[in-house]
Amino acid sequence: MDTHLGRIGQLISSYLGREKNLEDHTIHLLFSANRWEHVPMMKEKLHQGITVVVDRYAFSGVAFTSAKENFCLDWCKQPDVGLPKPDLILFLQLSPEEAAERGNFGHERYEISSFQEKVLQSFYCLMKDKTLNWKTVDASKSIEDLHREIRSIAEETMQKVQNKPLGELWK
Ligand SMILES: Nc1ncnc2c1ncn2[C@@H]1O[C@H](COP(=O)(O)OP(=O)(O)O)[C@@H](O)[C@H]1O
Ligand SMILES: Cc1cn([C@H]2C[C@H](O)[C@@H](COP(=O)(O)OP(=O)(O)O)O2)c(=O)[nH]c1=O
Repeated sequence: MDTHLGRIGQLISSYLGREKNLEDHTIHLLFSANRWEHVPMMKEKLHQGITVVVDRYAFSGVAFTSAKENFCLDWCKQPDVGLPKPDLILFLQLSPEEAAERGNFGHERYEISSFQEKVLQSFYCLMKDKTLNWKTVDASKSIEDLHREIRSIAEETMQKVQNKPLGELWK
C-alpha cells in the first residue's frame, strides 16, 4: 500500500492497479476531490510567490473520463471548475506508439493503446480553449533538450505572470 498517499490517493492507486473496481463517475469524482484536497496548500504556496508545478491536473481528469463511453466533456469538467487556473499548461506530445515503447508503460488500467488514442482526441478538444495558455512541446526529443525547452518557456511565463492575480479554471 502507498502509505504516503491520503485515503483518496490510496483508493485511486488501487483502482489504477486493478486491485479495486470503482464505478466510472465515482473514480472521476475521486480524482477531482484529490485535487481539491491540495488547493489550500497550493494557494498558500502561490501567495508566498512559490511556483507550483503539477503533473496532469484537471486536464487529465477530463481527458481520461471523457474517453469512456457516455461521458461528455462538459460533465467531466464541472467538478474541477474553480480550481487554481494554471498560467501555463505544457502538453508533452508523443505518439501513443512511441509512448508505449518507453519504460513504465504497461499494466495500469488505462494503459491500453485504443483507449490512449481516445484520450488524445479529448486533449485536442481541451486545447481549443483559447482562455488557457496551452503550449505543445515535442516530447520525442532527448530528456536534456526537452528540459531546456520547458525551462525556457517556464521562466518566460514566470516573468510574465509575476504580478497577475490567480485565476479560476473554466470559470
Ligand atoms: N524525453 C525522453 N526521451 C526518452 N525517454 C524518456 C523521455 N522522457 C521520459 N522518458 C522515459 O520514459 C518513461 C516514462 O516517462 P515518464 O516521465 O514517467 O512518463 P509518464 O509520466 O507519462 O508516465 C521513463 O522510463 C522515462 O525515463
Ligand atoms: C490526474 C488524473 C489521472 N488519470 C489517469 C491518467 C493515468 O493513466 C493514471 C495515472 O496517472 P499518474 O499517477 O499521474 O501516472 P503517470 O503520469 O506516471 O502515468 O491516472 C485520470 O484518469 N484522471 C485524473 O484526474
